Amino acid sequence: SAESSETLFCPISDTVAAEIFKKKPRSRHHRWRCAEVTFTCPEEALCQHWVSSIREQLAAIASRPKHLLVYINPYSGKRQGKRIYERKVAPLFAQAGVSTHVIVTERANYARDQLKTGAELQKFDGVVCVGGDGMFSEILHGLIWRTQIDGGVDPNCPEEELIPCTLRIGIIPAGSTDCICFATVGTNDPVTSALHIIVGDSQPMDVCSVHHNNTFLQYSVSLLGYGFYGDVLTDSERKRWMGPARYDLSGVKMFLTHHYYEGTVSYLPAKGIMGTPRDAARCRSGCVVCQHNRQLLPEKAERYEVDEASESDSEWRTLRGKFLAINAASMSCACPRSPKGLSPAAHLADGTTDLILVRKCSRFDFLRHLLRHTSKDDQFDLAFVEVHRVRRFCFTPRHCQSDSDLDLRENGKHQIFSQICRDHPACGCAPAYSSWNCDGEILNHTAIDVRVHCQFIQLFARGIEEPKVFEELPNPCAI
Ligand SMILES: CCCCCCCCCCCCC/C=C/[C@@H](O)[C@H](COP(=O)(O)O)NC(=O)CCCCC
Ligand SMILES: Nc1ncnc2c1ncn2[C@@H]1O[C@H](COP(=O)(O)OP(=O)(O)O)[C@@H](O)[C@H]1O
Ligand SMILES: [Ca+2]
Repeated sequence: SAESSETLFCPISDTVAAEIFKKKPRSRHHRWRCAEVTFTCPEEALCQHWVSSIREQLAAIASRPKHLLVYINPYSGKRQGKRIYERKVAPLFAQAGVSTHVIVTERANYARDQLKTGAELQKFDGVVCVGGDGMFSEILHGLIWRTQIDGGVDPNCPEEELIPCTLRIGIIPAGSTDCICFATVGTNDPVTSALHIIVGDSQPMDVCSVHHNNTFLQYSVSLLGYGFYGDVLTDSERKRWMGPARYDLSGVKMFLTHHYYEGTVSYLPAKGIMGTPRDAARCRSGCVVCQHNRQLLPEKAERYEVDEASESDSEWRTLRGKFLAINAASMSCACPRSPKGLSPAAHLADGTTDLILVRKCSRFDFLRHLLRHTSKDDQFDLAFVEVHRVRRFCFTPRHCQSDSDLDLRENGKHQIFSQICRDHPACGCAPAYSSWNCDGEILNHTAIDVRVHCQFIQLFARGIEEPKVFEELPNPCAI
């Protein structure tokens, strides 16, 4: 009988592809591509038997998603989200037998609100967002909120032990910064992310809860930034029409205005853990630091008591001063603008955040610090910069010590004067307040209490893989 053949598709990284096809690996690491492998056999019946067996084996892998809920933000980044999904991602999902329910968002917070209340989540194995960090944040908030309400937990109480989300989140990058995707996959490439979703990868991730006076404000997984990054975000929101370039323009503008802010930072250092923010080692796929530090945390009830105990033991430390930037990086915050990130040695899932304090310094020195984010030099090795690995921290701006100051500020006067000062830096009057940039969203309070929840959510990712040397490559048939 005639030979029969069937083509199967399998995701492979550039490095493995290079080994199979004896090509040089491409310089853009961490990208995955589909490869076609054609098997031939003498009988059609045998061929069909092989195909159905392989399909059955794949279907039996419980970690692979079968039904996904997909939200597309059509206005993310360069407004290409819909196109990217339809052209690059949907065909891969179809080929891999993953069924999808696709929703294009109609307004900001459309996805978040649907997930909070409306969406029937039981039938899905995960939720995918197509967009930037803001779109991811919507999905995160919708899912966490829904899980807490269903489980009878009050998200407004900062001391409450939250219930972790079980649905995994996938990110198809189509945004302006794509930091969360870049720092968990190593690249912001839609095809690579789609393939990580298809093979059912899982990467745990820490989540910070942000409260103000016992009222829940927001969750954060990447950057919480006050001062420079808060001001860049506030200024860039008015330039959304420019797309991702808005951040470059606002970045230069805010660097030139050189505003500093007074306030008090208190933090609870992460004690007894493996790793420091100045390590040369990086958080990589299967990170032992994340696994080790997770095991240090006692289980639910005890953990709560330990936190209480360490607070009463006065392990909190307090710093006052004038700061150009206060950043909490719960992950490296690597992105195409800064491939090593704000805190290169931060970990995705170790239950800590790196608190970076940049004190008032000259413009020249601040520029040195910023430029080091884009080179091999250590951005923390400067006299006006300090970094601490913490489990929890609070910030109070100087003029916000009393309730009456707070009311005045939040009633709008502060917002108006701050805005005038920002728009007319020549007036010489430094604004008293910045805003917090919380994963790309502006918080409407400045006095905040932040707590890290270790490995609170799971992404369809596997962390950044170290490039392998060819001798160590696995047999491609075993991938
Ligand atoms: C003069 C040279 C300056 C070089 C500085 C480079 C430092 C860049 C570090 C960027 C860290 C970004 C952390 C991620 C933030 C995002 O969540 C947020 C929203 O993203 P998206 O929703 O996709 O729009 N992006 C930003 O806040 C932009 C920060 C840009 C700062 C220049
Ligand atoms: N249909 C929509 N119209 C307007 N804004 C939206 C819509 N869907 C989501 N958003 C909001 O757009 C903002 C930016 O989204 P994001 O995906 O992060 O893009 P970018 O990376 O370009 O900032 C987020 O705050 C999100 O809530
Ligand atoms: Ca962390």
